[in-house]
Amino acid sequence: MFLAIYKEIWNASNRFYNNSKQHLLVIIGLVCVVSLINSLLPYLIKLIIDGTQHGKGIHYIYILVVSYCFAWLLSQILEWTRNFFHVVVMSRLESSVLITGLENYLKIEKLQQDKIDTGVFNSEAMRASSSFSSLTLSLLFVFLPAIFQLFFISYILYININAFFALGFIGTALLMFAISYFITRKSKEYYEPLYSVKSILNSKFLEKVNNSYEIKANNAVDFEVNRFERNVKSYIGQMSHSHMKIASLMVLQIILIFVFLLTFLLMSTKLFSLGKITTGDMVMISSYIMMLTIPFLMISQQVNLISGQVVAIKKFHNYFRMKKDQNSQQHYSDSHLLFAFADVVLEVGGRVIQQFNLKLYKNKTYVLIGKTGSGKSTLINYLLGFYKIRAGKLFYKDLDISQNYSEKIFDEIAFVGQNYSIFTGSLRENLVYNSRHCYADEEIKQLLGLFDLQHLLVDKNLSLDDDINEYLKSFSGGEKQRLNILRAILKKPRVLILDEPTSALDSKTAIQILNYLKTNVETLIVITHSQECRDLADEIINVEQLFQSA
Ligand SMILES: Nc1ncnc2c1ncn2[C@@H]1O[C@H](COP(=O)(O)OP(=O)(O)OP(=O)(O)O)[C@@H](O)[C@H]1O
Repeated sequence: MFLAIYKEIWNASNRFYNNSKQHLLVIIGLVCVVSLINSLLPYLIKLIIDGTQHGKGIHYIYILVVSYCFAWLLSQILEWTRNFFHVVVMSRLESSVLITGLENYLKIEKLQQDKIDTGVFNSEAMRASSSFSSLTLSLLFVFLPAIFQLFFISYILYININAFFALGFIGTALLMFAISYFITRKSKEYYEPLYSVKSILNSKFLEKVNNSYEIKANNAVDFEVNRFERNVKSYIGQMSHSHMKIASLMVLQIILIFVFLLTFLLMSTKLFSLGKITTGDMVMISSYIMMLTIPFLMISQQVNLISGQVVAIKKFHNYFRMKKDQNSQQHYSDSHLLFAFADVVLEVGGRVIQQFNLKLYKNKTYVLIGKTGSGKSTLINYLLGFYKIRAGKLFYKDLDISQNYSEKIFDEIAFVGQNYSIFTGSLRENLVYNSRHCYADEEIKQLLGLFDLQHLLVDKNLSLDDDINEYLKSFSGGEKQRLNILRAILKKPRVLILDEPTSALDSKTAIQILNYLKTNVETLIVITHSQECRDLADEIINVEQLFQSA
């Protein structure tokens, strides 16, 4: 089950990680060679000790000593090469999962997206991306070397001591693995509540930061800090409870490793006292046990972390299961009719509307009115393909977009919603945003003047390409609104859909901008409560009445 989830995320994120397979193969190769050399080192020591005791020639000892030193040097160099690849793969894996998560989130249907707490999503995505890379790398850098080393060591023990001893060594080690596995399963249940409470804390924190202005204006700093303190207390409580249980499991695991260490050291001492093994063998076995104790300890730590990582990845995967926009790339032919709802069944705020019919033609200015909550924005969401009709047909020109919206429609439609977004970067990047058109500086500056935005650059002595990040928060509501309209204009749309475009503008600026839009854009569909807008309409549509009569 988890394997399928892991595979799905791996495949999805691999699009953003070139040469991932080659990198993994290099790591596996390095891990294998380093494990082999590390297993050989105690064996060389044994040969040196036994060589000195059995009076072998000094040349033989010299060769062994030099071999030992070179083997050590090689293992250290390869280990550092392996560590370098660790960092390379870790950063790439982490970032490719993060990009996949972002892409997935942006493609989730709007109705589902509206239900996601962005603070929780943010912390879950961050945690999952680092968990995904930690999990993959712990398999490669902790479990794989332990398995290779165990294999090489057992083989050396088999040829030097006997099969029984080697099998006992492997058997005990495998038993340790099995116990680790059961401990992982047990510790998983302690991680779930831990992550939920952490995500909620993150979400609350972001909520306060994002609403700092309103909090100040309501003189609610102490009030909010106290509320946050209560959230923190429940977080600390959960942390202590979960980690106490996890720590007990860790201690249990360490005791098991201790038993392994003690048993095999006592056994080899006994064999030595019976004269069945040499001094060299004794030193070699002790080194092997010490050598494996560290990976075992690491495994036991990793095993406990793995359950947390699995939980984090599973939580993140839930977002991949959410319904995505199914957009096509279908073309349409030009026609006088733009949008047509034909006997449509659709939903407005939980209310089902039957037999809804509406036709919108090009070269016209439509103004949508209706009391608040009557469904104006909802209607636009159907036009933009964010919501899907339940039955009937919806067309854009001659293209049926009832279920599959075509991304080609965005080539000629632009939309400005009620939430105005300003992105980090320069003013040019904010204006010529995902646009197929190029503009000379003069052209943009002229439009900035027309939209009364030139002061954003002039007052601060900025160029079009300077970063505006530090000024973003100080933009007025009207400035943000005009900037968003201008951004849409620079896409040179044939149809411009606007949701309350003049809500933050004085009437003179509103009229100036609306006149510009009417002259420069073929078709306007505008939701508004303002009189200036209504005066420009070729047709006023009362959405409230429209839905009632359907
Ligand atoms: N994502 C959503 N999930 C559930 N209900 C929603 C969602 N979005 C809007 N609604 C509900 O649908 C109804 C119509 O909302 P809509 O935003 O379309 O109204 P509106 O006419 O544009 O209002 P306003 O003039 O206040 O912007 C409202 O009752 C609203 O609560």
